[in-house]
Amino acid sequence: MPSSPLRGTIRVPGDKSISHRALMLGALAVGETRASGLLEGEDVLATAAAMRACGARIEKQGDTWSIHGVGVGALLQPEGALDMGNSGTSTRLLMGLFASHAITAVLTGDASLTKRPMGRVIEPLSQMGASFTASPGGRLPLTVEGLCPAVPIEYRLPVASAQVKSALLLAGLNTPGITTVIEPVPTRDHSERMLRGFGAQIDVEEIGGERIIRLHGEAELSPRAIEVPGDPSSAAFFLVAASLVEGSDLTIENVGLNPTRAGLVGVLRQMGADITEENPRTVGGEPVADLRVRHAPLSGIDVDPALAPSMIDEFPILFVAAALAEGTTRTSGLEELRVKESDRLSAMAAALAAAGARVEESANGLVVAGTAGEPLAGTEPAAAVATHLDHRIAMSMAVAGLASRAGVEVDDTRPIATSFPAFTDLLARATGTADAR
Ligand SMILES: O=C(O)C1=C[C@@H](OP(=O)(O)O)[C@@H](O)[C@H](O)C1
Ligand SMILES: C=C(OP(=O)(O)O)C(=O)O
Repeated sequence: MPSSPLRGTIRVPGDKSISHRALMLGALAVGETRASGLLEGEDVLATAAAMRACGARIEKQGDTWSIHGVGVGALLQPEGALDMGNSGTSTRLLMGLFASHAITAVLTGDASLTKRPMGRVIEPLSQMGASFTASPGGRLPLTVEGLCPAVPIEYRLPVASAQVKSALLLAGLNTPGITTVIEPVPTRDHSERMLRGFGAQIDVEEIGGERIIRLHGEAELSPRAIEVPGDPSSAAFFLVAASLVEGSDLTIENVGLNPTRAGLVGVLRQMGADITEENPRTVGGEPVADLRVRHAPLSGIDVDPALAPSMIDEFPILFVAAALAEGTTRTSGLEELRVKESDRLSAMAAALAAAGARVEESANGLVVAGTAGEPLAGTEPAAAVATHLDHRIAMSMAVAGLASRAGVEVDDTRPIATSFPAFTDLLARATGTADAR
């Protein structure tokens, strides 16, 4: 039966993208960086383990993480293979970091990560002088042999990817001269903000919608205190859940609202969602607010493909919102979703169809015909949804289950711990079912 309303005030854990970057830049600054609000999900812990293997001292002290860095250029040769688990961000950013250091590293990962394309970073990092031996198709496991000094390049991103951009900027830190990345379409800019915060010289010029990012190499980074804001990609599940379930009135505190990340909030509002921003402020160099979301009927829309980079990880949960909206939601320009932890277009099309939604999959998007608020009517008992080692599919379908007659059964909830270990508990708390479990 459909869920009880989501009410009260919650906090989601720290931003995953910012947490990875805090550990990496902290490990490159000489002295102690202290980070609070760091996400303690498996992906971020994989980054922490890799930085420790390269000589950084990283430990948790109470609620704060202490990172003693080794300095740009001074990463140590890691012993043994580095297991990146499920984390594309750890893998691609570290490939960049290693590319300009005099070290050789072996990177591996789980059954999802070893299917994901690494050619997009291998190609430009090879231009900088690094050597790679990858598995067929440019995949993990792979070996990266850095070159020091590396060669600075100017590179125009062929795909809108913050991971590729960040890999190049991190490689540029230990490279003489200026490394230039041209972004035809802006992507999340946490790396640029944090590099500046650590004292790197980085200039960003905007010309005709393109961003030209220039990083001055052989940088010296100064340690600093970092407060990691709440992850908008985690808040997304609660924004949609509270929008869908009648009677909901939920406040999510301390949510990062960097414009390069906050696309979903605007799209949900366009669909009719009732989301207000309270107490806007800056946390750790990033815009943050408390979001109050109340149930509201949603209408289907055509989602502007230009918004895709600003909500790239939020499409699985947007598809759930669309499945319960009145009318049709059309999305396009989403081919990148096919190379995430799973093929998120086909995984969500299959999962929503199994839950009773009407979905059509195209080459680069989904078209979802909504129920106008009527709970999804899948088969009983609920068919188990295949999550393909993808945390966002698991959490999105858990939310779909709140608005479903038969409920939704997720085949594997373990991947949720990669980005949001407290998800199930928080959802139970918000719906008032915590004690009944
Ligand atoms: O830079 C980052 O922290 C991320 C960039 C995005 O990936 P792409 O760069 O592949 O788009 C996003 O999907 C991922 O969850 C985190
Ligand atoms: C795509 C994601 O992460 P990553 O690329 O780091 O695995 C995600 O968290 O949705």
